[in-house]
Amino acid sequence: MLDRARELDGADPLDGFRDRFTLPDGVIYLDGNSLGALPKAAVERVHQVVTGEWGEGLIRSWNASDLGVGWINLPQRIGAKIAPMIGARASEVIVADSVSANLFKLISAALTMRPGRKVILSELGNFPTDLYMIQGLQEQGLAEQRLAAREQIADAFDDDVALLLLTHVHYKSGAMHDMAALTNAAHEAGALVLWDLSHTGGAMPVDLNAVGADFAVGCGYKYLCGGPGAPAYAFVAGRHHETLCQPLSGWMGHARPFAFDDAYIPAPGVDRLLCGTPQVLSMSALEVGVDLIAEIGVDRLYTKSQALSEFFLECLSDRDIALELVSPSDSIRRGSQLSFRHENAYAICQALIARGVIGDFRDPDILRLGFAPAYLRFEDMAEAVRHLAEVLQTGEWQRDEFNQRAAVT
Ligand SMILES: Cc1ncc(COP(=O)(O)O)c(C=O)c1O
Ligand SMILES: Nc1c(O)cccc1C(=O)C[C@H](N)C(=O)O
Repeated sequence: MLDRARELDGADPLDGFRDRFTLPDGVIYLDGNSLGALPKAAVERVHQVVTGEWGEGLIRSWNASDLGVGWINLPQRIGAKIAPMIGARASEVIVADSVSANLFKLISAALTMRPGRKVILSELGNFPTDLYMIQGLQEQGLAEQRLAAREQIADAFDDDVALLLLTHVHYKSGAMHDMAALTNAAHEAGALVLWDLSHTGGAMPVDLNAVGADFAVGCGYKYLCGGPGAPAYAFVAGRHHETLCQPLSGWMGHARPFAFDDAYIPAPGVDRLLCGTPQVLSMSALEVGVDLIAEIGVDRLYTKSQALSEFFLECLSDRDIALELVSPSDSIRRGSQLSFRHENAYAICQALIARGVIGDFRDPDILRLGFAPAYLRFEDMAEAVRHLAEVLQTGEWQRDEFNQRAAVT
């Protein structure tokens, strides 16, 4: 399979982009769905922002000058670059805060737009923060959580549902929802829809406006390669801009922050999702990742991602490794990852990491391998499967050191 892999890499139009990332020697990185790799240009950019724009420019760097393009518009500028990747207009996307904080703002906004309805419908086993944000609002008496199994979501609507909140690509299984069908089902029931695109944005295209989505949020530090703790993005469909009302009404979301008025007047459109001062250093790194992913193009990335995961499965069957695949076997129904169930998934994952194959473990028994297509090669697939075969066949994973749980998995 290694020869075939090398042939595929030779014919891959995206092969050259791998060099634009820093990847340690001897590492096969299958965790770009948790923390994306470092774009080399981010090192230079962050250095320039720290030493030039901050060190020399000091507070002057908020405005555009000969030192740089100005920090104050980073949230809108990066949002506009993310917009085409998710089928949004530039004016509909803003970069701010974390996914969690943006969920809070948009769930709250949805509740105000559906007076008399309090139910937020979501999926059993959705990413915890999505559920916890609903539960926080429930504790305050503002919302009521309703969870349905994946297959039952479309039947779980009634006149009480204000919002459907789903993660498009499930973080654990990689299963992808039918965004158009579920958006439609929500609208027919008089509810709004909020999509969490954390495992989608930068790996595959979606068309939020074509399906009529109301809101979306997504992660900056996964496939967009924005760096650890990179700010998140939020989308609000243009038709809701006038009525959008969110409770984190900080001064940066004011129509005129530097008028220092006593009264809060929301900024037009998505700008009112801003709360406090933008995280300039993090946003500067994120912009480099977003520029690089935009240059490669999400359509090409998605094509490659499907080819990588299909090839990985072929390599597994070539070595007669029978692992239980929990991701959909049809690549059009999954995101850019493959997840396998094994009762010793934690130890197997640790044994792989010790060999330089970095994937991750998701409680209680999932080995999750992410295929960030911008910097992975077919050769990495063949080699990762070779290591996996050796770990399983030699029983290497049974060593004590691979069975001690770390705090962050
Ligand atoms: C689906 C999903 N939503 C939200 C988050 C968390 O976002 P944040 O840490 O930006 O709040 C993650 C990962 O951390 C995730 O996988
Ligand atoms: N955000 C993370 C972190 O701060 C530490 C470790 C992992 C993460 C993650 O992003 C987890 C990720 N959302 C997941 O899909 O599992």
